[in-house]
Amino acid sequence: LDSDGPGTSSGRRVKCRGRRQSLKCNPDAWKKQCKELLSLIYEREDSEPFRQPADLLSYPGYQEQEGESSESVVPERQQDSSLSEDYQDVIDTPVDFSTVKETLEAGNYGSPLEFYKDVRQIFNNSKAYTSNKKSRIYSMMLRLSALFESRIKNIISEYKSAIQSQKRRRPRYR
Ligand SMILES: Cc1ccc(C(=O)N2CCN(C(=O)NCc3cccnc3)CC2)o1
Repeated sequence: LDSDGPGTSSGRRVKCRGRRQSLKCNPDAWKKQCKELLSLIYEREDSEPFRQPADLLSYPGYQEQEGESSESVVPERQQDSSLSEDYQDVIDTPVDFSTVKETLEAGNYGSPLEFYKDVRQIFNNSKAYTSNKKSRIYSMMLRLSALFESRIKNIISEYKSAIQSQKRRRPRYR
C-alpha cells in the first residue's frame, strides 16, 4: 500500500484462522463499512453543501455576514451569485459526495485508502476555497471532517491487518 492512511495497524497479530467472513479477516469488509460511513455522512445536515458539485446555484443562507444583512446573503467571495467561475478558478480537483458515492457503488475503489483520498479532497477543497474561517460552510466541513476521521481510521487499520494476515497465511512457493 503506497499511501499510509490514518490509524496504521498497531502490528498486533490478528487471528485469521478458519472462515474469512469474520470482519477482522475479510479484506473486502471495508466496502460495506465505507458505504455505512457514507450513509452516516449523508444523514448529517453538515454534508448538504458537499452532496453535489459547487455550481452556479448560490447556496442560500450558508454565508454569515458580519451583521445579518437584510438582503439575500451572497457567498463572501462573490458579489454576484455565480459561484462556479470563481470556484473553478480556485479549485483544481472539484469533488463532492455524489461522485464518491457513485465510485464506491460502482466498485471503482480498490481500497479504503482511495476512498479516503477522495473524501479528504472534498474537505481540502473547502479549506482552500474559504476566505473566512468563520463561514458557516467551513464550520460544517470541520464537523464533518472530524466525524469522518474518527470512523475511517478503524476501517483502514482493519483492512491493513486483513491484508497482512492474508500475506502471512499464504506462504509463497518459489
Ligand atoms: C463560502 C464557502 C467556503 C467554503 C465553501 C465550499 O466548500 N463550497 C462552496 C459552496 N458549495 C456549493 O456550492 N455546493 C453546491 C450546492 C449548491 C446549492 C446548494 N447547496 C450546495 C460547497 C463547496 O464555500
